[in-house]
Amino acid sequence: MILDTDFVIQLVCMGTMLDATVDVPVPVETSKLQDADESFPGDKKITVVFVLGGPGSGKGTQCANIVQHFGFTHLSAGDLLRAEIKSGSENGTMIQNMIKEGKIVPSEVTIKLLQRAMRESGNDKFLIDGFPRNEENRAAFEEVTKIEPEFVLFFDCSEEEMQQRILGRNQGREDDNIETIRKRFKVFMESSLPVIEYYNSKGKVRKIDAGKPIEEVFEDVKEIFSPYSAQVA
Ligand SMILES: Nc1ncnc2c1ncn2[C@@H]1O[C@H](COP(=O)(O)OP(=O)(O)OP(=O)(O)O)[C@@H](O)[C@H]1O
Ligand SMILES: Nc1ccn([C@H]2C[C@H](O)[C@@H](COP(=O)(O)O)O2)c(=O)n1
Repeated sequence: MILDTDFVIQLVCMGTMLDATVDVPVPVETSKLQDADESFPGDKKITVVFVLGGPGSGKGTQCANIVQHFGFTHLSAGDLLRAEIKSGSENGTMIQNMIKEGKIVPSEVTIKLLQRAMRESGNDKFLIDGFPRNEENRAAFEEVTKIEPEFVLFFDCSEEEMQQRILGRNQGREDDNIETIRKRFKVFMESSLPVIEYYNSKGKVRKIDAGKPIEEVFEDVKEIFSPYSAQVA
């Protein structure tokens, strides 16, 4: 078994509470995204850390801390997709419907948004938060960018705690309701966990106990990022 036993048991328990959903292919309009630099990063050497964990596990909160201390640029796939909806993109309605259903947007859309954001940032160190969310995301990103993550920062948190945090966060997100939260938990278990297991089998997962208070979680995060301290300008 790749992941530790109590974590797997916790996830199995989550699975018994949730309904099945069926994914169907979604048409994608790519013309609005063609200004993205599809060749990024090309020959440029960049460092990528994938930040994964269930909805509400505290990924965004800790990424903000890492940015301040270690000079990374934080790119949240969810934030980029929400910005794409707001921008009036041709893909906006499709993205909005998928987010409302807790489903994962086709990789080509998300990867182009990530490539564009990376290029525009001018930085060479990135925290990519909430991506790759499934095997399709992972394989497509690797294929298109040829980037292998330095490591995967995995925020491990109980469903009960994550649900409480999401319902308390009050950011007006359309997917922060109990029905969509349950769908997001199910997608995390079925689609995102296998990605974490994949990277775990390559020795790339750094697991954090995310159920602790914010400051304590960051103490653990800092230890993992300490090799990058010297690189801060
Ligand atoms: N360790 C913690 N203890 C208590 N509350 C926390 C902790 N970390 C984050 N929170 C709070 O929980 C809520 C969710 O955190 P955050 O938005 O960082 O999670 P996330 O993993 O990025 O969520 P999502 O994947 O849904 O975007 C926020 O209101 C945040 O302030
Ligand atoms: N790689 C991704 C990341 C996010 N999404 C969609 C589906 C998620 O439920 C939603 C919100 O993401 P979050 O802000 O919670 O990370 O965005 C996706 O389709 N693909």
